[in-house]
Amino acid sequence: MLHLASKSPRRRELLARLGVPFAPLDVDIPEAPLPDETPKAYVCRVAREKAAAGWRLLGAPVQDAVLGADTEVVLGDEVFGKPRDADAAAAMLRRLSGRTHTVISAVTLRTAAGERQAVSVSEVTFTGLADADVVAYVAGGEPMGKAGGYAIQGGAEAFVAHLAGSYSGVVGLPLFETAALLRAGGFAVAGFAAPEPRARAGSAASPSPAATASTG
Ligand SMILES: Cc1cn([C@H]2C[C@H](O)[C@@H](COP(=O)(O)OP(=O)(O)OP(=O)(O)O)O2)c(=O)[nH]c1=O
Repeated sequence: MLHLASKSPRRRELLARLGVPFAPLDVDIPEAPLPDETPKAYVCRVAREKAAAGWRLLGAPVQDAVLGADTEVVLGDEVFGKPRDADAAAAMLRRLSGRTHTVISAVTLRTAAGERQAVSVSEVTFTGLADADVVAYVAGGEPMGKAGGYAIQGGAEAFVAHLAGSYSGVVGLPLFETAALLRAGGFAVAGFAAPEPRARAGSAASPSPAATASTG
């Protein structure tokens, strides 16, 4: 059985599109970069910690797998987490206005054999936003609970002049990378041929405890 260690409704919707039955798990991981941690290392660590927390919550099940993911908006070297309030959201959007930022999404699949991880990095260019646009967007409430204070799957799609990378990665769960992890773990993913009967057992022996596959 697959479990998704996430409270994010977006992640649950995206994972459902891959056609692998799963059960959601609520985990709470403190999200703050360590001193000198690069944004990418931070996102990867948090995704790994979410998967590990789900794994512990289930009691380290031999047959099951746990997915954890993390998404952050990065401008320069600065990580924009989720805004704590409307003012913080407006401040983030003013800084993203008219500029290109990076969205990093990491996904970790934890099984009894160890973990596999993939990372998606996208470049997003926002149009210039008038202050009245920022105020109106924040007043609609959409920024809360979203990295960088915006939702590309919502009204902010109209702010995006250019996207290079993964749309689903920006929303919170990069489906290309997630599908690859699940297939490597022996799961049947919608749109792909069913795995060989022995694939699951074979893959269970292959990843090392820190096996990492990065894309993007
Ligand atoms: C940039 C962007 C982020 N987001 C969301 C996805 C994530 O839910 C959130 C980033 O915060 P995360 O800490 O990655 O996730 P979360 O706290 O919402 O959920 P959990 O830790 O339980 O898995 O921002 C969007 O929905 N749309 C966007 O365009």
